[in-house]
Amino acid sequence: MIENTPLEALLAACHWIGEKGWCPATGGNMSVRQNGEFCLITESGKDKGQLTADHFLQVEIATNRVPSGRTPSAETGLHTLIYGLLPETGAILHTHSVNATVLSRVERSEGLVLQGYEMQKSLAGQTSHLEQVIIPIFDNSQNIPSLAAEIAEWAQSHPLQYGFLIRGHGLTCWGKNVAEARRHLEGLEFLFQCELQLRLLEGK
Ligand SMILES: CSCCC(=O)C(=O)COP(=O)(O)O
Ligand SMILES: [Zn+2]
Repeated sequence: MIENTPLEALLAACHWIGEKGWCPATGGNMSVRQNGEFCLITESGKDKGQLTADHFLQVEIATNRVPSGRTPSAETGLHTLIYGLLPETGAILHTHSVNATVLSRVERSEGLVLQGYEMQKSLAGQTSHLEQVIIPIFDNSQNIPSLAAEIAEWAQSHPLQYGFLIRGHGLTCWGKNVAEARRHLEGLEFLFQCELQLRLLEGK
């Protein structure tokens, strides 16, 4: 399929994520920014590997209002939070891979430190394996407005970049466009797998 529009690129990303097995059952949600006011986000409860363009709903970023009246992702409030806080963000991918789910539980602190990996350079602006990349981890909650408020407060004193983990739940990551969000997702998933294997081998 030729990807002419951001929505077509996002749809292709959703199918790729499905093939990777990173969104089992109806897990995950994905969105793309339309402009300063609106984004398109996946409809709630669908298999994200089998979506068509009709499964993307327009949402107003500032209010979470859905002009169509249909039901967008239960985690819409996390996407609109990121679009509101980071105006340069063009696409957001939320996945439920085994590695992200397990690692976010094994790591009990508030952040996963990635250091020593060449693949850190898959993340925009990273130029060396010697740097530390810290992916924050927030405890899971069924109350999305409260989780969004917690992340917003955290972001007041920390740089919010690449993505965050939700403990026992999954990864939410983003980029300036769909291609960059895909690259960040693939890079972070690789780094999570390395980190898990390292901890298993080292018995940590
Ligand atoms: C079995 S998926 C549980 C809900 C969730 O975490 C998720 O990512 C999918 O929710 P949505 O409303 O976006 O389909
Ligand atoms: Zn989820």
